Amino acid sequence: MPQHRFSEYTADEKGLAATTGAVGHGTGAGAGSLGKNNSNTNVDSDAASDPLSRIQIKPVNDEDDTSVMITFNQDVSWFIVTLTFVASISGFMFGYDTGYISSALVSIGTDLDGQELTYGNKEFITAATSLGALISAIFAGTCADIWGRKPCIMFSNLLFVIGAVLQVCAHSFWQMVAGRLIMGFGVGIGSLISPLFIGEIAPKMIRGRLVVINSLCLTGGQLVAYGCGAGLDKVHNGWRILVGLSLIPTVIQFVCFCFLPDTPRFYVMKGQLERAAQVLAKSYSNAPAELIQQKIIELNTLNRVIPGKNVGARVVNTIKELHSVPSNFRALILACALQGIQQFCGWNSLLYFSGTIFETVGFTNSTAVSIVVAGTNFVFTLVAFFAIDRIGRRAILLIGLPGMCVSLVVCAIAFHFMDVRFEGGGSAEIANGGFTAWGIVVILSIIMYAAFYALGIGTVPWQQSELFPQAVRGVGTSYSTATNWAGCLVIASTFLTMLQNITPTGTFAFFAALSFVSFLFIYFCYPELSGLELEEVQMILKDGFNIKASKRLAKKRKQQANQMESAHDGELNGYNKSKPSDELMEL
Ligand SMILES: O[C@H]1[C@H](O)[C@@H](O)[C@H](O)[C@@H](O)[C@H]1O
Repeated sequence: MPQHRFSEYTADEKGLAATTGAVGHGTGAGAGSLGKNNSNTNVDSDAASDPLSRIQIKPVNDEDDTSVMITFNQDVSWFIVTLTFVASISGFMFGYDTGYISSALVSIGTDLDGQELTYGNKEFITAATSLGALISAIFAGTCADIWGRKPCIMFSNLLFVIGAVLQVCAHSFWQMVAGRLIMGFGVGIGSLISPLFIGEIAPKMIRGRLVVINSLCLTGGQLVAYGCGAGLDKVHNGWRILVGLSLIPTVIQFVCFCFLPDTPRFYVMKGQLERAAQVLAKSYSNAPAELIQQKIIELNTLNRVIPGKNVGARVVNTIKELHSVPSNFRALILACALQGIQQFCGWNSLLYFSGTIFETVGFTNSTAVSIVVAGTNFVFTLVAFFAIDRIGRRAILLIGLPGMCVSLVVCAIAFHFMDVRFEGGGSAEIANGGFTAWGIVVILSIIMYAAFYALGIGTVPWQQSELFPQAVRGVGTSYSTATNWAGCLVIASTFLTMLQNITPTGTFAFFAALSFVSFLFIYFCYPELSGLELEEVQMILKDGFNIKASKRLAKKRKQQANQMESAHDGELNGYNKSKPSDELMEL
């Protein structure tokens, strides 16, 4: 890791406040083209004629010994919003494609090979997408570093189209499985790259929220799939329409990306600094060109190019660096653990089998209740959207996990009193049959569980890309996304067996225990990263998980942002424009 000595300056023109890092030994490629404006020299000289004339640079000893990066203090631009929403279509595809299958399986009837699907067939069709996603997630990060984020998303669009067409035309079981598998390849790529893409273009103070837009599209996609599934339930060949509908968003995303760029950080990685500057300038339209150049220099200086004679050697070295550099390895532990926790707390089993569970506890309209559960997931992802940057990632995890634990314990107790037994083939036997008060407790506790899940662990793990430095971000997020899909496969394929063998009470108690252990893990190991620049996260993970330091720094960055904002408001109101924050005046 290069050591950085940072300094900072304030720019009070045009509503901009900035702090810049006069960074140490960078090895980034291509600094030359923009490199003339070295961050320390350019700004101090020609003070009178420069639009950034009041910028001053002096070393600052950040009390946390962490970096202070250039920050663009302006409202999020339409360009960034557009990029975010277009990338989030991948999230929608992820949600829709994993969501529609439960309704489709019910209405397929004898449409494949002229016979009813067996229980095993259904499991196979469902699992094919998760398997495909697992396989492609392993490679997607590396591909994104080699060819770019945008080309990979566009490639996933092609896979979605091929997969959907194969399914729509399927008359045999194996064609359906092939379609689901290929679609799964697309889902895996999209699930990794979309949050990574958004994380790289987002301004730091709202990065959490912009990445959550992808999660909102995901849970929204699941909800839409459930809704459409219920609507097309009785329609002849309705399941083909259900699959066919998935073509619309993917085509829209492909067309939009024909006109949109990749992320500035990717261009910097490839040494295309002019291109990176253009994208940054579009993203921060109020920022003077000088400041954009400063930021590019900063990113470029921090951009470590991993050595290697060819692509293969570089990939191997990247993997080595991911494991051997302590801050990278800590990032890897956190990213994989969060994704593992997300899956092993059992949510997807509940989502996929909620219909079966609700029928078991006596609800005749189980589809409607499933829609309520998926709806709760969506609504509380929206709550996470508002909380993730303000309250912070760590805080919402520490609220969500105990809430899940309590809900699951209540659910386990309710099942105990219902005395439900699940038999082979997904059917159930209830000793105290019929619809009982305990049935209502089960449903309410599952809805509560969904709310706490969506608020924290359903959403935060997808912030994974912020944990890794640029050089290992692709490979690191591949590991964690693959962990997610592997966990999804394991849990979804063992859930019914668990219900049969250790009873529903045992199953839910098991998930409750995992939620509790996960809470402890988050409490001791997961630092607060809201408001930090992507490049600052490594300083936090440098010599430990540094929870206290991370909380202090996140708080400080929020205060700085608020002060910048009020300085900017003052400017708009004609008051003393740019009273810099105390820290910024520390010159
Ligand atoms: O974050 C998402 C979301 O919580 C979905 O509801 C779930 O199905 C996915 O597995 C998960 O990754």
